Amino acid sequence: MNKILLIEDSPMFSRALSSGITQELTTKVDCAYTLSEASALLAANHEYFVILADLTLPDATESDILDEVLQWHIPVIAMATGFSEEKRDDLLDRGVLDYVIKGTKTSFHYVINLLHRLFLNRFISVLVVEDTFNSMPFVTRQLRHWQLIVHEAATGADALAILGKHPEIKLVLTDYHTQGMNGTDLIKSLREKRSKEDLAIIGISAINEKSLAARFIKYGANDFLTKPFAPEELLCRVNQNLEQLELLTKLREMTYRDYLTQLFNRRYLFEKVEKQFHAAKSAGQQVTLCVMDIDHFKRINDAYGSHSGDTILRTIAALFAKHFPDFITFRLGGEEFGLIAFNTSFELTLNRIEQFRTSLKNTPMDLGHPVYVTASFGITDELTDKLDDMVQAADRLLYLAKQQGRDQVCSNTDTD
Ligand SMILES: Nc1nc2c(ncn2[C@@H]2O[C@H](COP(=O)(O)OP(=O)(O)OP(=O)(O)O)[C@@H](O)[C@H]2O)c(=O)[nH]1
Repeated sequence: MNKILLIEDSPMFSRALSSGITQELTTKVDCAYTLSEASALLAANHEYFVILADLTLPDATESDILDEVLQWHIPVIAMATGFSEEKRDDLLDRGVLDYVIKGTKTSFHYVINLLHRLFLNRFISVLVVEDTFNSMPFVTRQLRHWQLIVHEAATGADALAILGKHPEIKLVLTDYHTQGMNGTDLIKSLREKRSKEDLAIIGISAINEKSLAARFIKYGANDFLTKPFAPEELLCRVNQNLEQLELLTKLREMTYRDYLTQLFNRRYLFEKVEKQFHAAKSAGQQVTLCVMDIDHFKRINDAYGSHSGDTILRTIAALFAKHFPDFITFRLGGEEFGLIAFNTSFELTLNRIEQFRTSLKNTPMDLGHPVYVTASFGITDELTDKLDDMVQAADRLLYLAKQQGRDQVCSNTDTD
């Protein structure tokens, strides 16, 4: 269900657009140059996710094109050569998802962004809290049309219950006039549970409720809309809010990743894994922590330069993560890495570390010519009060491995 049907009679535009879509969205595009080709493809394949339809084709009128593509109940994006209010109204009334004015410099990017948004929307849940004036079916219909997963609540209490049951909901649209609880009270209750960075809320007010928009924002809404609004305005606001949340999630993820290797960093270890560590301890689970340090890394930097040193750090990080996909792998800093394994036998983990040590020393690092490196390891399963104490214990064992000649694993069972 990821394929796109592109109906466009200009081979040049068709080629440029389909290759742009394939590159940006890694999805397949079927190209039709006439309406009859498009009809044949549609009849043979009902799995299209979206249809991009040029409204000027050699073998059909605009109306015929729309009749044909809209009958399949697949979202349609129309590509028109010019814009007029009547045309826009007609296209939206007939059920076209959106329209793009062809030939402008930005139209190409607009289509790609639109498709990207539609792809993502299929996995995003939103909640619409229905107002007493019944304008929400329009909102719900539009959002579903835009491929979002839409939940509906009739009252404020319903909304809270649905949110409790569906923590994956990312956006709430609420009118002020909800039954049993007004919109601002609902927002207040929602904010006690979910932050602005985690759940976007758009309040909807009527044109004669001038101060309400400001109150919505004060109570914790991210945005507001004033009725009546055009479908485009609704969708722009929804998209903008979802994009902001996605950006924040990305930023948050970045703060937990090491910039060079993309492994988790120290901050992730002590903010996120620490909690898992205490939970595992309380549940009586086995916890194994291992630190690894590349041997004589300074010599590598000195011999080949720090750029090559970085390449080796990235390569080793990738090998390490690939070898232990079931464990949490991280970079502690410099040339020191680590892993933590929950609920796994210590002996098995130890064996896998030994295997990794051997495989690493036999793997050529590609610096234009092969370079071989070794690493030393400290591993412990002795539980401590804090995670940091366990890291330090593993570090002491690592130091021992270095002292004993490097390229080896020292475990707490060796010193028992
Ligand atoms: N290229 C590169 N080098 C780094 C990075 N972080 C730390 N280093 C270098 O890693 C080297 C670590 O050197 P040492 O602490 O003396 O350890 P070593 O040479 O690996 O020796 P042993 O650990 O005793 O085997 C230093 O030269 C640091 O500059 C990095 O992000 N990139």
